[in-house]
Amino acid sequence: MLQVKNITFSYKKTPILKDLSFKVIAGEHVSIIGESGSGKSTLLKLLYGTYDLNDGQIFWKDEEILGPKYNLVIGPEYMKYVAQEFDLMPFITVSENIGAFLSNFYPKEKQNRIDELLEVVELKAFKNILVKELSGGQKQRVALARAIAKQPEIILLDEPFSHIDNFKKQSLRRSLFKYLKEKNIACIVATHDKDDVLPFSNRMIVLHATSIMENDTPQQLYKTPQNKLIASFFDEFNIINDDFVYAHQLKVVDKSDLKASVIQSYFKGYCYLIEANLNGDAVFFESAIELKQNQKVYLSISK
Ligand SMILES: Nc1ncnc2c1ncn2[C@@H]1O[C@H](COP(=O)(O)OP(=O)(O)OP(=O)(O)O)[C@@H](O)[C@H]1O
Repeated sequence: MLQVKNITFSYKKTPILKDLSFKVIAGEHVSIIGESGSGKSTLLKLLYGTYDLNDGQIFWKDEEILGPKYNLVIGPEYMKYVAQEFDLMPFITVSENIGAFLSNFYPKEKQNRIDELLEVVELKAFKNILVKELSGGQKQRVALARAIAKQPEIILLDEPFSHIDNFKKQSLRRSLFKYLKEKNIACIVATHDKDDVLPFSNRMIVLHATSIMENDTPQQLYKTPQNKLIASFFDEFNIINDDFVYAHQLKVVDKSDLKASVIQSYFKGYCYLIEANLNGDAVFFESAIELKQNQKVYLSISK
């Protein structure tokens, strides 16, 4: 189990994180979310022992994770960290990069392991290509494969799919997160993307103003968001009668007390997102058909 106990950290004089505490059990998938600059990457770096804490302690099982003041080499053996700027060896192949830290003692097993990892990150076709010839997204996939090569007990991922195109992203997420669950590898993922969180995470930690604003299941936070920051992470939303109502929970009906005037329709593929004026405030709802500007509609909340 990872135990974060009352940690505080500042870069020079600016406090970034104050008195944070949480736990992550073996095999658990935890997402860290928060606005840009809220300290998600800093938190992952602290968990990896990149910096010395101002206060508090971090443990994996019984072992304390200490910063550079106490360690020549940053990062414990059982933990892997994939940074936003992944750090690969450009002049050797994809396979060689992935195998770089695997033992050469059993060459056949090593090759099988590399093949298994190439499968997880869907890079089989690129195994013999030099890393310097890869795109940003392909490099990110090599970095992910390399991080799980030696099967860590816990992995820290900083926006792991940020360079990967939408064609590949969906299947890669499923493949990687399924692999981590099967091997009981705990993972902590800093992300801006709800699709990294909702289908996979056991828990979500929301960072705001140097503190943990929420630490709960994605289901609970999605169903009953307590504030705009959390609601907006999941979807377009409205506040109606002091309640958070997602755009898809607001429907056009024949008659109701909520009469709105359409401002604009945005095509979203499976529906249109409609922006409208409701008693002087902008509201958003979904409609199967495009609606015309100034068209009057009645809305009803269906949760
Ligand atoms: N090496 C550093 N030295 C000084 N300040 C830093 C350093 N790295 C980050 N910061 C500052 O710390 C704050 C938190 O940065 P961090 O990168 O942890 O945020 P984040 O939540 O990961 O942001 P993003 O979502 O944009 O990646 C920011 O205000 C940033 O400017």
